[in-house]
Amino acid sequence: MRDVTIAKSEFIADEKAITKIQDFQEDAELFRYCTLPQILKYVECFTGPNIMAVHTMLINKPPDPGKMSSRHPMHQDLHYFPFRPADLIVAAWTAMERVDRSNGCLVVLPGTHKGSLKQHDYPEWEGGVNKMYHGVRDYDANQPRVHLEMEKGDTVFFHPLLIHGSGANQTQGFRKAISCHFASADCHYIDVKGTSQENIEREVLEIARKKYGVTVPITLKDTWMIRGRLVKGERINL
Ligand SMILES: CCCCCCCCCCCC(=O)SCCNC(=O)CCNC(=O)[C@H](O)C(C)(C)COP(=O)(O)OP(=O)(O)OC[C@H]1O[C@@H](n2cnc3c(N)ncnc32)[C@H](O)[C@@H]1OP(=O)(O)O
Ligand SMILES: O=C(O)CCC(=O)C(=O)O
Repeated sequence: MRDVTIAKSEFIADEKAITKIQDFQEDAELFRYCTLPQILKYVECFTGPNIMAVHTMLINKPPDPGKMSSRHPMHQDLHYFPFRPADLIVAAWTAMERVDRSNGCLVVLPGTHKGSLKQHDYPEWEGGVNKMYHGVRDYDANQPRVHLEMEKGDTVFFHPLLIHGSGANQTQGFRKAISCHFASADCHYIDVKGTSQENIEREVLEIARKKYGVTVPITLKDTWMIRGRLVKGERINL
C-alpha cells in the first residue's frame, strides 16, 4: 500500500511511498511474528486453543507529506471482518521502535470495546485519505483518549470493537510496527448484506477484481478464507 499523497508526488522516490505491507502470511520470516509463543500466550486467552492469523500487516508510517495523510482515522477493526463473535478476535500490535505522539502512536478510546459496531465511511479530510482507511462516522470527540506511548518491542492486544487510530508522523523517520489479527477458528462467517459493513464488502470485491484480476464470482468470505492461516490447533470454520 502507498500513501495517497506521496505516491502521486513526482519528487519522492517510489520506495518512500510504501506505507504498509499487507497480508504477509506467506512470508516465512515475517510470519514468524504470528507464531511467537510470547504473543500466542496472550492471544490464546481471547481465542482459545484453535488460533487463526486472519490479517497481517507490517506498517511503515511515513513522515507526513504535509497533507496529514499519514493519519489513520478512528475506527473499529470489526468493520472489516465478516466473522463473529467479536470477543474471539484480538489484535496484536508491536512497536518496532519507540512510538509516541511525535511519530504517530496509536490512540484509543478506552471502554469503547463494550459498545456496538458503528457506521464507517471515508472521513472528509482536505488532504486526502488513504485507500480503505474508513473511519467511525460519529463518535464523541470529547471522550477521553489515551495515547499509547510504547518502547521498541512492546505489544498491545486489543478488542476489534475498540475505537482507535493513529496521528500524523511529524518526524523525518518511518514509524514501524508489526501487527496480526487473530481469531478463534471456531468463529463463523456472517453475511454483511444489509449491514453497515456492505460498503467495505463492495470495496474489497472491487479491489479483488481490478487489482488482483479475479474474474470468477467471489464472496467476501472467499477473500478471508484464502488469506487466513492456522497458527495453532485445528482449522474449524474460518
Ligand atoms: C483485497 C483484500 C484487502 C482486505 C484488507 C482488510 C483489512 C483488515 C483491516 C484491519 C484493521 C485495519 O488495518 S484498518 C485499515 C485497513 N485498511 C488498509 O489496511 C488498507 C490498506 N491498503 C491497501 O492494502 C492498498 O492501498 C489497496 C490494496 C487497498 C489498494 O492498492 P493500490 O490500488 O495498489 O493502491 P496504493 O498502492 O495504496 O496506492 C494509492 C494510490 O496511489 C497510486 N499510486 C501507487 N503507486 C504510484 C506511483 N508510483 N505513482 C503515482 N501514483 C501511484 C495508486 O494508483 C492509488 O491511486 P488511485 O487508484 O487511488 O488513484
Ligand atoms: O499503525 C497504525 O498507525 C494504525 C494501525 C491500526 O489502527 C490498525 O491496524 O487497525
